[in-house]
Amino acid sequence: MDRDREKSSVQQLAKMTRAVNNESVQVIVRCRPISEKEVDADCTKVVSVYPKRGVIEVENPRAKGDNEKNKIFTYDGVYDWNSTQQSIYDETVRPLVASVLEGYNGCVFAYGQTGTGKTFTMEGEDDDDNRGVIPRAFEQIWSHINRTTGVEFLVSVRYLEIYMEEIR
Ligand SMILES: Nc1ncnc2c1ncn2[C@@H]1O[C@H](COP(=O)(O)OP(=O)(O)OP(=O)(O)O)[C@@H](O)[C@H]1O
Repeated sequence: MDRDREKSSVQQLAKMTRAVNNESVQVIVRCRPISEKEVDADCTKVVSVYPKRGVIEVENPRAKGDNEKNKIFTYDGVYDWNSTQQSIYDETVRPLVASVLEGYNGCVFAYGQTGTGKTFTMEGEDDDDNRGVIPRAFEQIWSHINRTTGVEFLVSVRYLEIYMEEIR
């Protein structure tokens, strides 16, 4: 892709993010597959994910009547256990990084109980398909910088973990 086309596609992505969603904070839910350990312990799936509606339905195991029906929660986006690292990146993070490259602030924050897939989503695995948000964001940022002339960029990196209310 030549530089002008690349620049206009970055600008388009940044505009898209602001046009499609005027909210400054988006909450996206990703449900991971049930693990072998959970299968061995006879655990079953208790969440249904409806990506098109942006809704998840959580079973109420103690439901006795209509008043205790399953709970429905709506988010800016929901991803089920078949979702790929690439679709999550392209649909939720790439536009944000494009905005950052246009001079806006952006933050991706993974939140969840232990073992829910934060590291998998953010770091991912070594193979190409399973690379997570962080290496994909680096790639997007560096490829933009490499293609841009006449602009000086300053990139700094810090890596923090909040664990038991302490920052490490
Ligand atoms: N979407 C997914 N597809 C396949 N496996 C996944 C997915 N999400 C998580 N896993 C697997 O589930 C396990 C737990 O995930 P992970 O280590 O990312 O959780 P975590 O939220 O970072 O946990 P902790 O808070 O304890 O560090 C890992 O073995 C990971 O590979």
